[in-house]
Amino acid sequence: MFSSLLSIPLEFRHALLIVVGAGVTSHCTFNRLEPRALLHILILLFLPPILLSTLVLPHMSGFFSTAALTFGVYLSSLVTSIVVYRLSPRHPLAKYPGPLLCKVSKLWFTGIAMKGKQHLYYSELHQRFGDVVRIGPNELSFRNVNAIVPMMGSKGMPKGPWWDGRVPENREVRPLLALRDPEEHARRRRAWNRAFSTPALKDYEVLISARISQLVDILTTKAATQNSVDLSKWLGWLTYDIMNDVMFSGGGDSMKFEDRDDTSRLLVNAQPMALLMSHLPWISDLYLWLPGMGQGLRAFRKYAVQRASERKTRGSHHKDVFYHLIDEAGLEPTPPSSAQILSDGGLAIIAGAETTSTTLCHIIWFLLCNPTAYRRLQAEVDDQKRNTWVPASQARMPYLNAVINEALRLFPAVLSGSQRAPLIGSGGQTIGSHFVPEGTSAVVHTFSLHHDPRYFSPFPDTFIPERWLAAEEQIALEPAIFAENEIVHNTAAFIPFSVGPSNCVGRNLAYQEMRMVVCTLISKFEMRFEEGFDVNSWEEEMLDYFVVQRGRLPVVLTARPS
Ligand code: HEM
Repeated sequence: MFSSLLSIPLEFRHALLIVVGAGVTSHCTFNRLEPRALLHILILLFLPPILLSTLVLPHMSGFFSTAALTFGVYLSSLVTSIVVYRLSPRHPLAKYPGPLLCKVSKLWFTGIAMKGKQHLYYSELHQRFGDVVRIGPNELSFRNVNAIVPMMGSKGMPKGPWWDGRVPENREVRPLLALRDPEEHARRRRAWNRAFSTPALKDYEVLISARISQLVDILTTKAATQNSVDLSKWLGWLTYDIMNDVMFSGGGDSMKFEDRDDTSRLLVNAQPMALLMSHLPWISDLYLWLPGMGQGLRAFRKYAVQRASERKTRGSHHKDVFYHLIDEAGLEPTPPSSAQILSDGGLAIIAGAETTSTTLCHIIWFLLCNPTAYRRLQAEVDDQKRNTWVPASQARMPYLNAVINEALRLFPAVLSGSQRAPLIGSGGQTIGSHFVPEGTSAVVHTFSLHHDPRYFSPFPDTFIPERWLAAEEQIALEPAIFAENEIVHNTAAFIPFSVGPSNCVGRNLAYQEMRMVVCTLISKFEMRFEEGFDVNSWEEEMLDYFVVQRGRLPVVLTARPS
């Protein structure tokens, strides 16, 4: 058609050359316009070869073979052009080291991430390539304390494209965590800050206490009748119930009915899909188009929105987080939309419950692997017993806080950090001596930073709660470690709750909850691993899908005399 239109009978090789040129041109278009919508990508992929096949058709015998040849030539030249550009010195991230396959395509890193061990891969890459590694064609990972503030501080970068993929249903009205526009984020964050202010936290204390008492009653019965209990399950259900109470004034009773709603399974099944769409945002369009895809994620999102809708209809007698989010006090100039409230309601369950229960499990696991630390903590708890149930006094228990921080250091609940990207229109952002150009993204890799001997020494990979104590205490308790080694303890490199305007708004609630739970369990029970439990399985089964997935934690509980 083209040739007849132009009335120029093209030679076969010239027709193919035009197809090759179209492939290269398409790459330039991809590069310039950066289409993320799947529809646009599909148009760029399929429309040019379909049109150009008319140039090739006069030289071939059948339509299908012509289409296949044209598409093959077009795609090969497009892919070759992309690969050559991504590996060329002209690429904006050319000077950064990294594995060849990471530079060529994000598919390589995503493939590794889907096995649940991305935190170890990041770590391995930093060991091989240094503090700044190119982990994708347009993505960098940093392992340096000096990158934290420039990247995540008040003058840092907003959230990156990872968050476009993670919340496909909520692209228009995103949950707070996924907001990429800093102004909108700051506006929406105000209600969250009020919900986690000191007076608000005081209101939640009684709700947390009631749930912990319920757990103790259940565990006391179980301890008398069962050999062991899986604390991984029970702590998960506990934090769900607490989060439902704090967030929605009830509505969850996972402990009572041993997870009748199957919420934990919903969440577990949802995570790989959410991670896949985060790394490859264009897949989220497929997810929207194909109702059969990502069933686990859909079911969990439905559950979370249901919880928020129920609370909206039911109302509440006390000030829960929802009270602040729907602005019942009327403090905001414009009331929040329903979509915004439902979207944020769902976020809290994931952000607040799983992170806290995973950290609680890590704490128990570390304590049971380290009997000396267990005994020291138990002594401190027993000593404080008359104040133990007062969160304000728990905040001043040095060994308790040291244990919690050391667990958060070694296994931060968000192992691989939260992606950032330069503000659109800014041109890019300088991170120390490095420049992150617009169109690329970056992350500070929390797990690598927390295990870096430049920031935590000696023995950065070992559980040593004493590193968080005062110097004289350290030497008194562990002279062999602290009197004979050079001590490095750089708390600026400790970022389990992230840093800056988008840091974890629930940080103080999480600490409060963890202190209360750990004090109670240590005070009420003697704990040991179930006979035959392979302690290494805990770490092996820990999977980094952004929200950590964890295995069993079978513990034998014996009630302590009160
Ligand atoms: C041990 C427990 C917890 C850990 C380690 C943790 C960690 C984090 C991290 C790393 C972020 C990402 C911040 C960023 O993008 O830079 C975050 C965000 C967030 N967390 Fe937590 N979190 C915990 C508990 C909680 C709790 C109990 C809540 C209560 C609802 C909560 C609510 C949130 C919210 C709403 C955000 C989004 C903040 C924003 O974008 O402004 N988190 N958390």
